[in-house]
Amino acid sequence: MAKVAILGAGSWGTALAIVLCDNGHEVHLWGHRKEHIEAINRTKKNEKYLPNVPLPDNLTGFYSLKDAVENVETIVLAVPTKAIREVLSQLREAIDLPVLIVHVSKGIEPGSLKRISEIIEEEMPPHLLKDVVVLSGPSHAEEVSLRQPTTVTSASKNIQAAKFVQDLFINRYFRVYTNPDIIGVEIGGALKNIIALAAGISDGLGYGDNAKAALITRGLAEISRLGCKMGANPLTFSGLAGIGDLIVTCTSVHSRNWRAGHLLGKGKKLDEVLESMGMVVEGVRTTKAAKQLSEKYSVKMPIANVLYEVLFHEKDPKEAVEALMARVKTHEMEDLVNILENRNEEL
Ligand SMILES: NC(=O)C1=CN([C@@H]2O[C@H](COP(=O)(O)OP(=O)(O)OC[C@H]3O[C@@H](n4cnc5c(N)ncnc54)[C@H](OP(=O)(O)O)[C@@H]3O)[C@@H](O)[C@H]2O)C=CC1
Ligand SMILES: O=C(CO)COP(=O)(O)O
Repeated sequence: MAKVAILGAGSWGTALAIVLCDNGHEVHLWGHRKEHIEAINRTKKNEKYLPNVPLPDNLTGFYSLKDAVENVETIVLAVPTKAIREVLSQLREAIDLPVLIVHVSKGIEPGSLKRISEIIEEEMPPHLLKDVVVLSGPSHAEEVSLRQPTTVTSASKNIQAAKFVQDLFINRYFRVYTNPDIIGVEIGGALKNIIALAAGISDGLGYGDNAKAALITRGLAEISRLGCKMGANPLTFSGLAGIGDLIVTCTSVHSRNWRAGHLLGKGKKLDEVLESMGMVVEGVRTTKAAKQLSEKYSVKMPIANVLYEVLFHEKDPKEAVEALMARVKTHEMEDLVNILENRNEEL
């Protein structure tokens, strides 16, 4: 059995701690707020993030990062994207021996446009980093913590590391696959949040299932277009970290991104929506990154771009939908048609 430290005592860190405890591992759940960790240890509950779910006995909360990671070789990084660099800077001061980092965050950093695994490789000195693995897929903490059937994928440049993480987490309700395509898995996990915000807006405006299916399908088209330009395997987007996560996030009431979008569609302002959520809504920052990425790679991302206008330039959500519907007519498989036309010209 392994000793694992989970950094981030929010919804996802806590749900994954339950999975690892069920698998018999010794789990150290680290959080940066002393009173929160003390309450977790005292009540064996995480009242703020997963109320009503009893926590297992072999889960211990830690406030000192140094104590949490002592003699631990596997670290699960479960904080929001905007906190990743800060937590890694504390981690590299707290360890002497190399660790395997499993990250579970779904975002891209605006400005640098880095994926999380790239940030980890940048922040951790090589002598302190064994490997980086991302664990991602359709998996709401609320359901995992109730031990409801869930599937995810473990991806790494080093397939042996991905398999190690598969073995660590897999059990009768949490099924873990492996995938060597870390780029595709990270891009799919981050960008589906943008489409979920848009799906929430559509539902908030009162549009129906046709509109939602359109957003999911055309959303997947723009995620795949960008992902492939960034080096992902196109097949990853028809897997758990692609269409799988897109479906769950666009259709589940558990999704913070969908819920935030829903409130925006009902006419609430972004600031008040984010304030009322009390949990991270990753899609907001990632929309900024997606706009920058679509420009950098010259990839058309109409949904991400119009959402950017809604979030940051107060574009009316209804007008945003009208703008999407009124785009210049095009082929559904635009890129494929271009490829085929070029090929015919060459023949
Ligand atoms: N929830 C889910 O179902 C899933 C979430 N994810 C991803 O996991 C990541 C984490 O999300 P989730 O757990 O849901 O988020 P939550 O908002 O539920 O919790 C975030 C946690 O991170 C802590 N935190 C924030 N900033 C820092 C910091 N600088 N140092 C230390 N801790 C910090 C928060 O502390 P505080 O309480 O003080 O704010 C809180 O405990 C996100 O990228 C999300 O997309 C992936 C799959 C499923
Ligand atoms: O990534 C998730 C489910 O797979 C969680 O999505 P939200 O952050 O929208 O709740």
